[in-house]
Amino acid sequence: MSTSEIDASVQAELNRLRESIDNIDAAVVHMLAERFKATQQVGRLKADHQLPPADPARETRQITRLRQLAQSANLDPAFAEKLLTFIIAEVIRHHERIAEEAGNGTATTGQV
Ligand SMILES: O=C(O)C(=O)C[C@]1(C(=O)O)C=C[C@@H](O)C=C1
Repeated sequence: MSTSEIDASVQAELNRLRESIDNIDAAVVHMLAERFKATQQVGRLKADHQLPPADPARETRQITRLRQLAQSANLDPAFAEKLLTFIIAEVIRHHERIAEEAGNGTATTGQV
């Protein structure tokens, strides 16, 4: 069935839902941009004070909290954890780059 064959009321419902999805996607982009603005500042703070880019204990707390939030929001906790882990991995890459540019590339966990 081509798009032109879809019943007008179905098409209207699809358009309405897609508008909502587009708004949510825009909000996600803006929220992520704000999060990365904050983490860039954390990266500079850490580089300035020779702190390691990653903080595994903090990540464990974040994952526990996000999984609980996901559960109460009827979102798959495994998906929430995967998403957070993906975002944090990117943040750690940014932190490492900032540390390198500051001339103090450090080990990811700070462990020796
Ligand atoms: O809280 C920090 O120390 C951060 O660097 C931020 C952040 C995050 O993106 O939430 C990133 C890396 C750390 O391993 C933990 C958390």
